[in-house]
Amino acid sequence: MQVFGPRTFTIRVPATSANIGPGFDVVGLSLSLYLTVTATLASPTAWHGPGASNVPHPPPIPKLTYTGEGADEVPLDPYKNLTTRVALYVLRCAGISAFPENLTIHAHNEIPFGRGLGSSGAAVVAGVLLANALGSLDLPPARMLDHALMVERHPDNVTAALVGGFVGSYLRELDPAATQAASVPLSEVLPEYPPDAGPDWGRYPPVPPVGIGHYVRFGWAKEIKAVAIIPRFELSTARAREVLPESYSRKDLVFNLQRLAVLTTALAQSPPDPGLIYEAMTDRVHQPYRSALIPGLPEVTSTITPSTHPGLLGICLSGAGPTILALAVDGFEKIAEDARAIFRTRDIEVDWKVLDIVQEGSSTVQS
Ligand SMILES: Nc1ncnc2c1ncn2[C@@H]1O[C@H](COP(=O)(O)OP(=O)(O)O)[C@@H](O)[C@H]1O
Ligand SMILES: N[C@@H](CCOP(=O)(O)O)C(=O)O
Repeated sequence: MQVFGPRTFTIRVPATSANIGPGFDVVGLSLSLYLTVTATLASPTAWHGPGASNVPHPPPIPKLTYTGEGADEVPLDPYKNLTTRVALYVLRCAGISAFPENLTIHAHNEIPFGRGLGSSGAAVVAGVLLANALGSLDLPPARMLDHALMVERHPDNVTAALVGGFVGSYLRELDPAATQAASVPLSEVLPEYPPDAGPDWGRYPPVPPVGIGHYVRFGWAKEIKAVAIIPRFELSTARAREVLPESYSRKDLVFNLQRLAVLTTALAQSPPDPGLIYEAMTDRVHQPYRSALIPGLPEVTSTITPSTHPGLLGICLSGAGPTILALAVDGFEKIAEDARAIFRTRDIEVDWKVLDIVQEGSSTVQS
């Protein structure tokens, strides 16, 4: 057991918009809405680090409070809350069996739940950073990504949330043993530990294989902003993935690949060319299948165009939806209000925000 003085860690993770049209499960963009997690260790705090044999029973339970988006539905039990469950997973991968004593955690969240703005990815990344800070693990970003990918298994949101900016990523083909290790059920990665668990808390969770995810940051023309048009209903990513087919025609795959190849460079060019970008943000892999879950989606993306809305560059579903992402250099209010009018014809109310693309990614500050 080690004993430390009082410390506070402030962790800030941005929202993300994944896919940007054709880049399903590949590209992500980090946006200026944040999940902020403040963890305070009172003095003195006992730390049951690797090899500790004196973890008290029941193990220490942090006090968790939460404000902002999702406050009325998020669990405050640290063994159920996504951020703290992920933190405990990462700590246990490092051989640290329990949270330290005298730990209080407050989360303030600006990212609406289940809207396609990466709230779950942000919660997962916050959990990884929390463990990294609490356990002084000193994990490099690539290893943090490995841990995040054991929980959120598509890399687009978590990579953009972690490193910031406009990012493309892939999951490496792992050898058979590593593939098996990386595909264990989520319930083994994030078991809901009972507070009265026994001395060794059962089996330790599977440690992520090294090098699951790889990424590259693309350029971004800084005059481009994101208009997020956010319907007032939730659509879980899991539900929006269930409606996708298992296989695609060559024609549809080529359609998306052509557009994605152009898009990743076109969004870095200044001034950006709407003639190139609008078409490059169209998709045949996920949006057509999701439109049944998001009434008004095809109408919004096909009637709001650069010629009807000067300043618009392109428009697509944000992540798994239901938020619509419009990339634009001007005319933000007209784009958003016209989308609102279309959604209203379907009895759907929306909120909208003009967001910046943030290049910094996630951060941890100690005080
Ligand atoms: N800050 C958070 N703390 C705890 N759990 C969260 C947080 N943000 C999101 N979640 C969990 O993730 C769920 C939403 O994830 P998901 O369906 O992937 O939608 P999205 O990531 O598009 O917002 C929420 O219902 C909640 O269970
Ligand atoms: N590529 C994923 C992205 C999900 O993003 P989210 O913000 O909706 O969680 C998908 O399209 O399913």
